[in-house]
Amino acid sequence: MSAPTGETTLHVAGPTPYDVVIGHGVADRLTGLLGDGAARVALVVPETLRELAAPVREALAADRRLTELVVPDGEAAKTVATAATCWDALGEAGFTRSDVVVTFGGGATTDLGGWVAAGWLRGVPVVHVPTTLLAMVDAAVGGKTGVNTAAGKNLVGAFHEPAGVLCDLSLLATLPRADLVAGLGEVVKCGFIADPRILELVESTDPAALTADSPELRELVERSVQVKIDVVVGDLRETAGTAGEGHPGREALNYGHTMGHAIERAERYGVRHGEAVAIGSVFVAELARRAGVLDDMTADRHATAFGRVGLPTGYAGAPYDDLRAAMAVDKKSRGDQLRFVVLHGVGDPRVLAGPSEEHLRAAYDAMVARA
Ligand SMILES: NC(=O)c1ccc[n+]([C@@H]2O[C@H](COP(=O)([O-])OP(=O)(O)OC[C@H]3O[C@@H](n4cnc5c(N)ncnc54)[C@H](O)[C@@H]3O)[C@@H](O)[C@H]2O)c1
Ligand SMILES: O=C(O)C(=O)C[C@@H](O)[C@H](O)[C@H](O)COP(=O)(O)O
Ligand SMILES: [Zn+2]
Repeated sequence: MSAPTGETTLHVAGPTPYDVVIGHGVADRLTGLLGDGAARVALVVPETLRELAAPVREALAADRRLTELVVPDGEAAKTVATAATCWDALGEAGFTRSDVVVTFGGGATTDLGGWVAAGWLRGVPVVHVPTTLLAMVDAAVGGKTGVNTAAGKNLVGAFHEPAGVLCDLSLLATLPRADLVAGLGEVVKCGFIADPRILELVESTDPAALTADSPELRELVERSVQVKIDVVVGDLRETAGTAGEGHPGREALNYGHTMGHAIERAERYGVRHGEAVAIGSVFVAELARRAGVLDDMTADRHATAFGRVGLPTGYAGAPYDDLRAAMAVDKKSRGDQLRFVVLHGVGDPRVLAGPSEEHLRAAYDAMVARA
């Protein structure tokens, strides 16, 4: 970790190691990450962020042939059709394996751009420049990429680790408050699954003080990225999770996502991912309480911590049966059995396989009552 100034480099070990650089102005480091062999670079950027990306575009175009892949804003970009359009453009540009994809945007952009890079020529390097809090602390790190299908969230994709991640905190200055707050959903999640200090910080800091230039936000970013790194390094391809005893491996990062993704789909992605994760985490804490594995105080702490930063903790928009059906296609499911990440305590994530319908319904009812 570091003082609030200067830059912090967190290393991600593994078969394709890379660094996550955190600080102010670190996007300037981008060209240094591209390698000498890259004659071409493709910049994946949503239309709405083109102006913000101007310095990055200029730097990339100075020494390389730049193809700009302008994609729809937010979740609308995460489609097979958008990816196909990007691949057509890479084909026209004659993009080779020594060339590099750069993403500039929130988690939707890094997910899409990462998958475009994973698919092109079966894998070309990608460097992420996340511009939202959520993408900095979560989406840009760890190599999960993908898009949505009609059946649900992130159902098509690949694991493709980036060659580097530049978290330039200055970029957060223009991020709408609601999107910054949504990013705190994944931050608080990291607190519950692995780092109690994150919860203490969130509980003791005035949420209004969590701004782009605040040392408190920076500490939350660094701690959350470290949680993500520690988990993915231990289980890069999400294969370690079992039911019952033991750590669920990478599935721990999916805490709150089973219900969260179902809500996103039911709302046609009109709810922010981080908001849905907050609701889903409160839901699954209730489920764990009902299942007898989580104490009351820790279960209740969920609504308090997520609510404190301004995140929703309840939801009453879709009937139980719709959400139950959407949860069935979650990647953690095995056959007809739902599997949830639950806590047995703060920092103690486990798998709960095949919870009773009675407990699921009761947790759903509590979620509706909280809305
Ligand atoms: N791959 C992973 O491990 C992973 C992890 C977490 C989330 N995700 C995915 O990330 C997505 C959510 O990411 P998100 O919350 O960043 O949403 P997002 O990418 O939709 O961005 C949210 C909004 O913020 C705007 N924006 C982005 N940066 C800005 C800036 N600096 N200034 C002004 N506006 C800015 C965008 O234009 C967009 O409208 C979801 O699709 C989720 O599934 C992936
Ligand atoms: O990196 C992971 O692993 C995660 O689960 C992080 C999540 O926050 C993220 O939303 C991820 O995209 C969810 O993955 P999915 O496999 O459930 O679609
Ligand atoms: Zn998430």
